[in-house]
Amino acid sequence: MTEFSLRDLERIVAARAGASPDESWTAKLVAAGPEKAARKFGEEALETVIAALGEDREALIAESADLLYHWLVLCHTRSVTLDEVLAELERRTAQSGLAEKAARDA
Ligand SMILES: N=c1c2ncn([C@@H]3O[C@H](COP(=O)(O)OP(=O)(O)OP(=O)(O)O)[C@@H](O)[C@H]3O)c2ncn1[C@@H]1O[C@H](COP(=O)(O)O)[C@@H](O)[C@H]1O
Repeated sequence: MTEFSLRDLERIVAARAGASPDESWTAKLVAAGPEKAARKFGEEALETVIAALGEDREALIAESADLLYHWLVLCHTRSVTLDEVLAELERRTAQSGLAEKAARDA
């Protein structure tokens, strides 16, 4: 199992956002603003759907990676952090009471 996490990628996105747009795709997207980042995210979402419906496992993995990366870039352009999204997911999980059950069953 890989040790790499979305937190690691979020840190990389934040660091590369300030680089030169000539040398960094992240910097280019961030400089273009949320509309461009949202459009790219939408394209990647569609490509992920196509990969899933096409039952192409390798394509689904690749498109999912593109999707998550572009989602982090999009959130960065709106100053939304991964931690805030995880906190929202945690709140929902706490409401359902399933976190304790998952921990017990683990
Ligand atoms: N995970 C990614 C990642 N996934 C996809 N991409 C880039 O996303 C771009 C999207 O590809 P497309 O073919 O859809 O884009 P395009 O057609 O060239 O662009 P448009 O014409 O649509 O504007 C490509 O340039 C990919 O390289 C990524 N670029 C960067 N990262 C991560 O970000 C880090 C920093 O990258 P840079 O910012 O480029 O230094 C990398 O080390 C990676 O960890």
